[in-house]
Amino acid sequence: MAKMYYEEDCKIENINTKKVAIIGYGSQGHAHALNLKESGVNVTVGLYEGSKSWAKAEEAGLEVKTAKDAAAWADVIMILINDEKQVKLYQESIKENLTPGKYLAFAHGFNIHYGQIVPPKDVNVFMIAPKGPGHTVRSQFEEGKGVPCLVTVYQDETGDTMDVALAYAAGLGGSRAGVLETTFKEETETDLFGEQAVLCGGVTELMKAGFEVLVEAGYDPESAYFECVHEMKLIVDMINDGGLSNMRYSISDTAEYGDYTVGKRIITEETRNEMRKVLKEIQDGSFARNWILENQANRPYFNATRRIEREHPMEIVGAKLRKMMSWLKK
Ligand SMILES: NC(=O)C1=CN([C@@H]2O[C@H](COP(=O)(O)OP(=O)(O)OC[C@H]3O[C@@H](n4cnc5c(N)ncnc54)[C@H](OP(=O)(O)O)[C@@H]3O)[C@@H](O)[C@H]2O)C=CC1
Ligand SMILES: CC[C@](O)(C(C)=O)C(=O)O
Ligand SMILES: [Mg+2]
Ligand SMILES: [Mg+2]
Repeated sequence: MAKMYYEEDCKIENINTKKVAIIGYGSQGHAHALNLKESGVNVTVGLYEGSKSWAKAEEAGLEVKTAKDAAAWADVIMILINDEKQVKLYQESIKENLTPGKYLAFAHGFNIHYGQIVPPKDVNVFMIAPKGPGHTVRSQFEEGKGVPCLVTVYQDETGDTMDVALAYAAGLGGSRAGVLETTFKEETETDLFGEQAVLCGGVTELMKAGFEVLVEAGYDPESAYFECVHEMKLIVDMINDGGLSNMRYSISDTAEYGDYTVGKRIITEETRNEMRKVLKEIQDGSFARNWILENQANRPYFNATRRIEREHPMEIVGAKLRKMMSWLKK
């Protein structure tokens, strides 16, 4: 069983005497900067001249500098810009400011694990990886709760890197939920696998397939959307609260019988074999290489697919229906 840390193990004093630069102010960056600041940590956001995030961070009451100036100022430098942009940022703005004993931190292990960023040996390196979207990291914190995080130390020059990492998790709110010890390898490979095969790639294709089958059989797109997309959250919330048994307690016995008899016909041995191939491509670096090359070519596949996916009929009908759901946040 991996080691878990809770509030009593995560002492904010180990970070609130340090200066923390949060580089990037997107999904994760805004949550880290605001949560840490509200936890009493001395935070500055690092961005680039012309960044659209700059004004947002200032409006939220945060100090903002260029990434280079923030890295020079800070003791702890948390890199929260897009994974594919981190190498250039590191080379141009971070590396020269990594004096011995500073702490370089990540929320995802991609660039360390695949050897794209190689920090000097006399610098501390750790990861705090929230297991949830940045906007949830922020909203849970505001509600007095937290999103569970993974923690790991890659280099420990000063001997206190785990204490600083756990203190960071306390400031972020992660220790309210629990912090699980991992490695850069495990976090990177399981995170990529989870988002590709299950959480993002798996779920979106499952929803689209269900929606398309119902619509091609002549059912209303609106009914298809409710059945295959809208109800997903309600079902997943019950699983989150109390596991599969909790969800199955709440659904009808008819649904539960269908769950047991049909689910295995949808996720077959062929699907599992494909998942095994996907995992292998993550482990052997093929996925990382393809993603790095896709970016070097200015993302032709990514951009075209993003456009095509936005035009999918399920997205069109979903947008129309969500406007009618007064209880949804705008
Ligand atoms: N999204 C999530 O919930 C999760 C993300 N992670 C990890 O967190 C990290 C950040 O991802 P995410 O929050 O999604 O990123 P986003 O795409 O949401 O935000 C990126 C931010 O970085 C800024 N930025 C881009 N280039 C530079 C640069 N050269 N110098 C300074 N700032 C720059 C952007 O500014 P502008 O918009 O103005 O260009 C923006 O504020 C990644 O490592 C990711 O894997 C981990 C767990 C979950
Ligand atoms: C599931 C996607 C994720 O891994 C996340 C929110 O945890 C990401 O990279 O955004
Ligand atoms: Mg993730
Ligand atoms: Mg991820």
